[in-house]
Amino acid sequence: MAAYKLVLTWHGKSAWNPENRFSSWYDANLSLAGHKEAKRSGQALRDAGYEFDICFTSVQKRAIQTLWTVLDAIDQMWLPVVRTWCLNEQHYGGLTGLNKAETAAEHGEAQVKIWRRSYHVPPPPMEPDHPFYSNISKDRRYEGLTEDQLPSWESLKGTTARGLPFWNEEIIPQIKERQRVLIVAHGNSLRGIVKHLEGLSEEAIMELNLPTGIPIVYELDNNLKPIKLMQFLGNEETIRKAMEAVAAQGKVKK
Ligand SMILES: O=C(O)[C@@H](COP(=O)(O)O)OP(=O)(O)O
Repeated sequence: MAAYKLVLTWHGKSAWNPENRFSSWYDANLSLAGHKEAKRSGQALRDAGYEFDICFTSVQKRAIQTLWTVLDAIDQMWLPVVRTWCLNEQHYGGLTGLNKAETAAEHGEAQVKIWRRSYHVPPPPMEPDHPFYSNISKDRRYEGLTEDQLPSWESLKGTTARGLPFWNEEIIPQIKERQRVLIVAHGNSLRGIVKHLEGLSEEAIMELNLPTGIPIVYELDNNLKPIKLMQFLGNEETIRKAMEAVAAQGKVKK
């Protein structure tokens, strides 16, 4: 018997996905296709009768816009929402804004997979002359962060190092209070949570691509350990295609 249920959702495709760019901390909008994915997520949750008590998201609008759309579809727009930079996407440093397929052509698909999916290996740093340095690092929403907190690049380990304290201090107490939690965030901030929840090895997390815009349901025991594998709310074929599309972003275009 599950003691708790938790729903995670990766936002729908952003405006930078069709251009296949590393979005990272750049605040790309949700695209029309992403909006449709978000609506589909919300409808799947509505059809399955989901109700929530509190929502968590990042301070990036592709996640926030997805959350709004999901909440609208389930008619629960009144719910409290906590936005935090701790759930932001992995900071891809110097890769931010680059085309993933072109980066694979230049550095090799294996290297791009390491940058995108490894736990320890960070991307190259974002230097002050990077075209998006000021856009990101000088953004008012990050004013309150200390120099140590504000990244210029990070590995998944770094992403998890900010996500996990937030998980432990802010999200777990809500779950334990029997608040039904919905988290809408990003591919890698969610992979960090999944790694922690499932106790995945560094090799296993390297192979994990989540689907965009599909609710992921965890049933947890009293110790917050999953009692079974993550369940996706959606059509199997759509989910498979969504995961493959994410993995294919880092391949050289033929
Ligand atoms: O930064 C990005 O490009 C994507 C994830 O990219 P990959 O790790 O899948 O390359 O972030 P998101 O769309 O989740 O905010």
